[in-house]
Formats: sequence, C-alpha cells, structure tokens
Amino acid sequence: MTAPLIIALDHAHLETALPLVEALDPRRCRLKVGKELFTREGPKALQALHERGFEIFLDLKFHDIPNTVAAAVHAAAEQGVWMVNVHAAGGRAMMHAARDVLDRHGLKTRLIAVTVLTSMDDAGLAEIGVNSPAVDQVMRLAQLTHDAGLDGVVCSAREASALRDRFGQEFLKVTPGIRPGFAQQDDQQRVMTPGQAFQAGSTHLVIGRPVTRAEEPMAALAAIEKELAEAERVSLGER
Ligand SMILES: O=C(O)c1cc(=O)[nH]c(=O)n1[C@@H]1O[C@H](COP(=O)(O)O)[C@@H](O)[C@H]1O
Repeated sequence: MTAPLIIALDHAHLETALPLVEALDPRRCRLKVGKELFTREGPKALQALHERGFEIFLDLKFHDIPNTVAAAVHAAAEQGVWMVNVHAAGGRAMMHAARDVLDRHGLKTRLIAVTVLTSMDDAGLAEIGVNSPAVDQVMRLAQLTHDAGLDGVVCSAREASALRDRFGQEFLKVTPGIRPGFAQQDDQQRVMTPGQAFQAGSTHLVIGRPVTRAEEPMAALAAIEKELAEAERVSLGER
C-alpha cells in the first residue's frame, strides 16, 4: 500500500489553513498540527479538523522530565489525536512514562519519537557534541524508542531502510524532509523525494511547504500521489 501522506499545516492561523483543509480529502491524507498553529489556536484547531473527518498527528515534540511528558501525552491523547510525538533524546524513562500513561488509560493514540531532526546534518550534530554520523545516532535513538515500546520514530527517509532491516515493517517510520523534484530544499538537510522515501520503507510521509506553499497545492499533491503510485508499481514489479 502506498505510504500514507501527512500534510503539515504549518499555518499561522486556523482561518488561513482552512481553505487548504477544505480542498483536501481525509481519505487521501492525514493532517499534522504543529507548534505554531497549536500555540496560537489551541485545541479548537484539533476540533475543527476532527469535525472535517481528518486524523491528526499532533506534533509538539515533547521533551521534558518523565512526569511532565507523560501528562502532556495524556492530554493530547484525550483530545482524540491519531498520533503524538516526543523527543527520543528525552531518554528511556521519559519514553516509558509516556507509553505507560497511554496504556493505563487504554488510549490508542500512536506514540512515536523524533530521532535526529531532518534539518540536522553530521556537522550540526558535531556542534552539539554528537560525534557520530546522523544515521548512527538515528539507529541508537530508534533502538531506545523500540525498547521503550513506542510505535515508531520520526527520522529522515535516508535512514528508513536501515530501520526497516532492524525493526521490521510494523515499526513506524514517519519521514519529513520530503522534497519532490519541483520543490526547494528550504531548511531541510536530509531530504529524499516521495518516490525514494517510499522505496526506502517510509511508512508515512510528512509534507509541508512543497504542498502548502505551492502556487497550486492540489496540483502539487496530485503530482506527489502520482510519483508514489509509480514507485509502488515499480516495487510490486520487483517482487
Ligand atoms: O516531527 C516532525 O514532524 C518533524 C521532524 C523532523 O525531524 N523534521 C521535520 O521537518 N518535522 C516537521 O515536518 C514538517 C516538514 O515541513 P516541510 O519542510 O515544509 O515539508 C514541519 O512541520 C516540521 O516541523
């Protein structure tokens, strides 16, 4: 099956996001609400998108002491979001606490952890004291995430095939930093095209500006879907 698309609604206001939302189809994509929109609009943004039938990835990348993160993950899940994330760098105890709170309350929200941001490269990692290549750091944090019982990771598509080899297909690989041939790289460093990401084993592709800032967002989305369908045909033919 084609890797499901998640459109990043990195808009300043709900009002400015809604025209795009109205043009999108919840059968074709999920929506990601991140720090900017949520900080300004709060839970009413989630409610408005849920009312329109969308599943939501609430991307607030929690990173704090275990008690605080668990409470925040609980609060997110109570609002019915499909997926929520934390930073794997918060460590084993923090991720355990987040996993535990969802299990204790029977909440089905997917819980994933950010490994190494797609805006980072090896040089950027060295500056913060990580002296191994991005892929090694991703694998290290993904192992911790897997051990803590989370559902998967956020990583770049460049690491997806190594993750699939180690943790299998079921462990989610949610990959931002997706750049179709027609789009600019912006502030992303570890990028791949939608077709490459699919081939590499991404289970979900997060796409923001290539669609949301396109002159014709629906045409951009259609081009991405076409590229994914083509990649799927190629991979089926290879089997
Ligand atoms: O957790 C994320 O979603 C995320 C992790 C990461 O490593 N890199 C990354 O770009 N993101 C998010 O994915 C989206 C990518 O947007 P574009 O670069 O506009 O496609 C943004 O909303 C980022 O906040």
